[in-house]
Amino acid sequence: MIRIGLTGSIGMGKSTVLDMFADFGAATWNADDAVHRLYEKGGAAVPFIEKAFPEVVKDGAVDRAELAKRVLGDAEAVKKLEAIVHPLVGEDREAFLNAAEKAGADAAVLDIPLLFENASEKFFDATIVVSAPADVQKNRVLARPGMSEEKFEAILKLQMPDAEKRQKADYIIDTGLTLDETRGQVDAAYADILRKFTKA
Ligand SMILES: CC(C)(COP(=O)(O)OP(=O)(O)OC[C@H]1O[C@@H](n2cnc3c(N)ncnc32)[C@H](O)[C@@H]1O)[C@@H](O)C(=O)NCCC(=O)NCCS
Ligand SMILES: Nc1ncnc2c1ncn2[C@@H]1O[C@H](COP(=O)(O)OP(=O)(O)OP(=O)(O)O)[C@@H](O)[C@H]1O
Repeated sequence: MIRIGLTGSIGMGKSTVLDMFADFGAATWNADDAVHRLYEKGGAAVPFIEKAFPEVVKDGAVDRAELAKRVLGDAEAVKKLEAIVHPLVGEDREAFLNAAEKAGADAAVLDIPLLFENASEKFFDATIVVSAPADVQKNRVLARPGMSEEKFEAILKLQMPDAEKRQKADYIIDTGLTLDETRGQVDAAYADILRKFTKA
């Protein structure tokens, strides 16, 4: 099974492009969605988060807005949170890969926001970054409910700059275009990867 790592900064279009890969037949997994599942009632992260940040757990689930308020802008708190969450996300990712392999998928695309920050590119046959102009990114993110300029800036600070990600990736998908144009680029990149890595 070919492993493709998809990344990009906040609001650049990772989830949207991941869905396009799914439409083209790839098995797909999204790290942010895995985090959100871990925070739901009964989720594996809840007891650990409750111990570290008791005020952010309500009715047995992590309140993400409260957690964001508590940790963003506080480097130590972010480190503590990541130390809890990342190993659990890793387990979820491995379970996905095993299931996709078992199901006979030709390729798996994994949406990993911190792929280059955590030097994970070695686990993938190919890496892709989604990228759009900074003003497009900012407008998209600020249009989301519960988002503020401060929260956007605090998250951006935790991420490698877009220009650096573009240099590291094997493929760049432009998401500052129409959805159809972006879909065309996804189609082309996927065909190229399948051609390069499918064993004869
Ligand atoms: C900070 C939290 C509470 C904000 O939750 P919220 O629902 O408001 O936003 P969401 O999860 O959709 O994330 C918004 C954007 O921030 C990015 N982001 C989130 N955490 C981080 C981080 N630690 N470093 C860099 N970027 C991050 C996401 O990839 C996404 O682009 C939440 O993202 C979280 O618990 N993060 C820690 C876990 C983590 O490291 N996730 C990143 C990928 S595994
Ligand atoms: N050409 C395009 N490609 C991708 N997304 C686009 C495009 N045009 C408009 N959009 C919109 O931009 C938004 C991108 O959001 P999306 O959730 O996919 O980004 P993300 O990188 O996954 O965000 P986050 O980092 O917060 O998880 C969506 O609302 C999408 O519809």
